[in-house]
Amino acid sequence: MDRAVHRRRGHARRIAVLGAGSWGTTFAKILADAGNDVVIWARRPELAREIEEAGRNSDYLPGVNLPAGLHSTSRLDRAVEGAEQVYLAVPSQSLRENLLAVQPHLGERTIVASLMKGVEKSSGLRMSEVIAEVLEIPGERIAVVSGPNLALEIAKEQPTAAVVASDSLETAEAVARASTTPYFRTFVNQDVPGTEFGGVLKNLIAVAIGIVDGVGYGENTKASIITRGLVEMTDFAVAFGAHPDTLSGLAGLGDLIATCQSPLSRNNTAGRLLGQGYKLPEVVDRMQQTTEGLASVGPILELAKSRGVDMPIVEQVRMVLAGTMHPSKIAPHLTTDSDGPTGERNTNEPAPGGSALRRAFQRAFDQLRDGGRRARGDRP
Ligand SMILES: NC(=O)C1=CN([C@@H]2O[C@H](COP(=O)(O)OP(=O)(O)OC[C@H]3O[C@@H](n4cnc5c(N)ncnc54)[C@H](O)[C@@H]3O)[C@@H](O)[C@H]2O)C=CC1
Ligand SMILES: O=C(CO)COP(=O)(O)O
Repeated sequence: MDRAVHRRRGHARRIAVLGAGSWGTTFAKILADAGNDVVIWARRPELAREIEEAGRNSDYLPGVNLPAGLHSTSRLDRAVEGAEQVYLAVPSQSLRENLLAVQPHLGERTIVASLMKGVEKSSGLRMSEVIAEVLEIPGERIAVVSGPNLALEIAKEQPTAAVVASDSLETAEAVARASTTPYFRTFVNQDVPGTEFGGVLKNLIAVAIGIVDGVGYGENTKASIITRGLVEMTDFAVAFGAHPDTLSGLAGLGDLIATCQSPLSRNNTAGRLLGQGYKLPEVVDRMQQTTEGLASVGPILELAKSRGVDMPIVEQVRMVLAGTMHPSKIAPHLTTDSDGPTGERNTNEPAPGGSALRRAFQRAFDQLRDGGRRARGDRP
């Protein structure tokens, strides 16, 4: 059963965070504020020095003072060796190369947690799947963290919540205990695909919302895309084994709202530039930070096709990115042609077509009916 996990005092864990961008640094602050002994690895020595000596990361978190218990190094071995838990916050497409460097230094029982919201372009694998494949560790040692977590807001200690998912409830709880502070509350579940895909898919809908904003359409257009986007997200994730509740929780709807509404979101910002008429290479040039949605569109549509899931919004985002559709045409939820999306239906009803999808829904409903220990979204 899902439940909130509260901070355990008195035992300082050695924790490593890899990636000193906006989210890695913010999460390292959460972990240090929760009483852990935290070392953050920065690729650039000058950034490691700034964090270590000035207690700042001025490029990514301007105006934020980092806690005294947070240390930094550009030596990966020093960060990882002896750590009970290792958190990864590098761009998704660089995860594999970073894991190969981490592997020789990892302890035999170390928990590895992903903070990332992307899929690997070359393989279509989720981050937890890449971790399992490269490090050759069981799912019981892997956790994923996701939710409405715009880094800069959290770095300023504005309260929010997140979901920690793992195949092992014990592992999810260990990560949740380590990362709970008065401003960051963590919930646990065992729905790893649902929690990860929620974070990946909301980025794509946020790009669509950015496009709508850039074009100058208003709130009705955005509300209908967000609502239909949640249906797409749920259809897709359930087809890959997720529990539908997860998508209506913090890692789905919660993150969708935060990312679609906030100018802090890089995915939203990239979409807005596309809507204003910038071409993809110009948008990529202008984005100073990781914009996962741009890399996820292709692999997500491939995966959707493999399970017969319709994703009209994501498909139109792909067309805008490719320059084959004018941004002002983005209203996929209104499409009426026979190959396009169908009319309104409840999020929890089976999607049209695709017997695999129908079977996945049936499984989810059976689980709900049968009870027993299972992932049930992120309710306390
Ligand atoms: N920023 C946010 O609000 C949140 C971000 N995330 C996720 O966290 C992950 C990291 O994103 P951010 O920290 O926001 O990105 P960022 O762009 O702020 O930072 C990325 C960091 O990775 C480093 N980096 C770039 N290429 C690298 C490579 N090949 N190897 C190692 N390090 C490399 C950069 O120098 C930078 O320090 C993404 O998957 C993102 O979706 C998740 C929740 C919130
Ligand atoms: O994941 C995030 C908020 O939960 C951050 O979104 P962006 O990557 O679009 O900035």
